Amino acid sequence: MFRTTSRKPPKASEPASPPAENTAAAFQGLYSYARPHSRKFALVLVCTLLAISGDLLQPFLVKIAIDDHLAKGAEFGALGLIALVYLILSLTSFLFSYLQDNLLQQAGQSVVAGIRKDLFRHILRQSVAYYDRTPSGSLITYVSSDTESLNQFFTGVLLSLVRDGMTLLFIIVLMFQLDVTMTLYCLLLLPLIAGIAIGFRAYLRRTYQLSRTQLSRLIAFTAENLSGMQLIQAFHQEKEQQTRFLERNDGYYRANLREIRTNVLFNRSFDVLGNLSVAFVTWLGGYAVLGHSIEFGVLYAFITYIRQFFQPINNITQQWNQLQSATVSVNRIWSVFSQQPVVRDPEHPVPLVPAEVQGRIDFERISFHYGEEGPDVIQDLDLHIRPGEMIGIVGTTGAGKSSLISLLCRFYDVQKGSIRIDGTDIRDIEPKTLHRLVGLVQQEPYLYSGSILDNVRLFDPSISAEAVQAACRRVGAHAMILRLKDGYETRVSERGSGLSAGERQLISFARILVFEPRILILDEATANLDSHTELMIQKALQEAAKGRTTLIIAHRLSTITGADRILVMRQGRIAEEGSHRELLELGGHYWQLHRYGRSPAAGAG
Ligand SMILES: Nc1ncnc2c1ncn2[C@@H]1O[C@H](COP(=O)(O)OP(=O)(O)OP(=O)(O)O)[C@@H](O)[C@H]1O
Repeated sequence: MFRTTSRKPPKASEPASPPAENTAAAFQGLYSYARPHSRKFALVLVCTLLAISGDLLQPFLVKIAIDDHLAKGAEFGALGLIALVYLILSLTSFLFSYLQDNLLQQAGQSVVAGIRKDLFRHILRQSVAYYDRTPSGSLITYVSSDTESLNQFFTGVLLSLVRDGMTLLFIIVLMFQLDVTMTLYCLLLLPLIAGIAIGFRAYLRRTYQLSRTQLSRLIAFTAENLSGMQLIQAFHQEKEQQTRFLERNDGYYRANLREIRTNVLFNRSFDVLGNLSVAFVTWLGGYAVLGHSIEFGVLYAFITYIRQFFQPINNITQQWNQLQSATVSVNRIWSVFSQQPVVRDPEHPVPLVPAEVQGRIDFERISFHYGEEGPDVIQDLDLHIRPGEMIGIVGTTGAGKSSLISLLCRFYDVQKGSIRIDGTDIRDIEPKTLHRLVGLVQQEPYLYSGSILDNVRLFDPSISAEAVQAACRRVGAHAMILRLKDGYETRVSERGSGLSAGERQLISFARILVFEPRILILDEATANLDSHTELMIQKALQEAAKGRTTLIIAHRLSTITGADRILVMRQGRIAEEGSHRELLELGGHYWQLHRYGRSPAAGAG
């Protein structure tokens, strides 16, 4: 199905707040993505161990140099050897830190690329109802910044937990080796550190959540504005939108400042605590040295270790915000993964061969409403369309015309009745087959960023350039395309800017000829086309409709006067039905529309 832009863009609702966090549960799901890279993670662990050992043995070496050699008179040979070992330890630490960082980046990036791929695929699988209620800005946040936040988890948080956790453990072991009493005194600081960390924890979490929600609001709002820019300018809404943007921008700014303030306070508290601890050890150790219960080298090593002791604690707590934001992100990503499409694929699809399908369509007493509950926008509608028939649909705004074709495309499922193609319920047709059977040209045909050639063949390289050109010739788009700067290779941007609405529609018709769906649905552009373009579109439509069952939502009656049958819809029902002539003779609603020359879709409901 060659769906273009949605006629009803998602409602401008704010993104939902992140769900309640449960760090362990959130990260359990990551395990399946990380498992294929377990060898790399194991190597990271080995490298980390070696890097830490290289680092932490250095003060121990200096202690040996002071106490065993310097204090007992200079032994140049031994000191030289110690200096050499010190150098080797430094290089070991450098080399394995480098390897560890690189390997971890590789593993982390692979995990995140895998998640991003699955997430995008999952979002693509969602039903249209999901896009109705989820602002596109939120989806952009999920795929870009939430996955990026996961990347930071692997390369920042995980590394810190492993590296700094092991460093702490090693330092404690080495300190016990040096002096048990001094170590026990130092460990008294642990409850204080834990107290501060826990005290900040809840507050930090709230600030991170708030700033992410504010960012999501800002992105959602910006994305909405970009997609509705023409409308904003047409209605001179720039000032109002600017005010609304400022409100969101301000919200994000304030949330960000609060986050930074909390962070700085947290880090500085740790710095002060670190300095106080050094003073404490110097005081305690100084007494011990003076009392000859420990040697000077031991005091030196203790002071170095206590400094190093705070670094990993500080690192881990600094990573806390990253962990918070990764938890929020991972929860949001999982909540997207947990969404199941409401329009389900059939369990036992009926095997239909598109080329053999005749194109009969039966709407069997269908009723439909949007969402869980609400008024029926299609009410007990019964309609039977013969293969190859051309049906024109007119009706007032909100009569249900677009809803009817959305149902045929299976963007939504009916709540009552069934829609059948050649007798098969469309719910039993595999989506791939249904999409090949039904071709849709929407009011505002969507063009992907890429060449015109790829836009016609929808990036399917098995369709030759010649086939594309032949289709474009048939719909009368060839000459227009050749006039463009690079002909078929001309690149168009998203939404096809650079081409007129009529030209975009011609390209959509060429798509139809290339993909040959049995059923063609056209939602006619409401834009006023000049008479030349209108004529071209009419011709293109006739060409595209040849041999196909065609449904046209018409905004200009002239488009459908030649249709086999015209349906006039009112409040979700078919109010009148017949050929142009029959309906005029009936003298009803259609006659009125014709007589007063009004665009049927523009009339009041
Ligand atoms: N995604 C949606 N979610 C909720 N309600 C919707 C949605 N799309 C349409 N509706 C409602 O369903 C009813 C029928 O709308 P529909 O778009 O089918 O009418 P239409 O005849 O195509 O109108 P128009 O000619 O203005 O496009 C309207 O009341 C509309 O507000």
